[in-house]
Amino acid sequence: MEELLSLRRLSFSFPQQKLVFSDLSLTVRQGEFVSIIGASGCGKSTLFKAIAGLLAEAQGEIALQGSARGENRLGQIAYMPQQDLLLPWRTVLDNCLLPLEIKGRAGKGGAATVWEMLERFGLAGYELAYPHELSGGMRQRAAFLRTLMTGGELMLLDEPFGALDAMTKRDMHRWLLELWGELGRTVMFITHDLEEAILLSDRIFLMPSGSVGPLQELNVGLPRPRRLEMNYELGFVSLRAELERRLYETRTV
Ligand SMILES: Nc1ncnc2c1ncn2[C@@H]1O[C@H](COP(=O)(O)OP(=O)(O)OP(=O)(O)O)[C@@H](O)[C@H]1O
Repeated sequence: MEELLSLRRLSFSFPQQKLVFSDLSLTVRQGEFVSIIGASGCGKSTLFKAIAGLLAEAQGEIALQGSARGENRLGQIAYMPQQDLLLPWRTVLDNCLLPLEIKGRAGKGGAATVWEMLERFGLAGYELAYPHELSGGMRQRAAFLRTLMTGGELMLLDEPFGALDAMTKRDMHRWLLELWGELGRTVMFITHDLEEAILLSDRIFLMPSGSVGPLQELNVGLPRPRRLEMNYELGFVSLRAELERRLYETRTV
């Protein structure tokens, strides 16, 4: 598989603050699903902002499709931040149309595309509803569709299911696994949920805490298509134990 994103020795600190992370290197291949896990505050969201091109001061190299120019990344990467940030005064349809509006492509064709996609996202009948009328899972699907509409091969999803109850989260996993198979996009995904990371990912990167140490990589290697029931299987359980062990080690360094 072709390399889509490459980070080389990436470091970042906020002005007059200690390092958030240092010397991080990784590559993500086209079409991969990669998760980032790590202790709270270790810099996962900051890493995503740097990759999206929002932190110009980051040191090191971030190359997308071989190009290391930051301005090339802005607008080429679809970034879904931790809060869904749906605009409360816009309908679901208009929220999801926003990225096309910004690009001047929200005409009749654009609205028809989004309308059609809303059905695939389980939001048929809610096109003209406002965000406060949706359940948590529906809001996340709407925010996800809006992110998708920004285009770009790489999607950065920052803990999209963190606030959902266990059952809704399972539904979202089933839905995302199916959708990801169809879309063929490359996804980077932040989560605190180890089972979620294993179920969805090809590889998992574990960020060090306290800004020291390298990224650790775990190859998931479970067959695809994945099924929710896999989390009872031995291979899955051993991966979970291994991940927990490594997470514990990085936290006690
Ligand atoms: N705008 C900012 N200015 C200064 N420090 C910041 C800013 N944003 C985040 N930080 C600090 O940078 C560190 C990393 O924050 P970040 O949100 O990236 O962590 P995280 O791993 O995503 O955390 P969580 O898992 O809790 O979401 C934290 O110590 C945080 O307090």
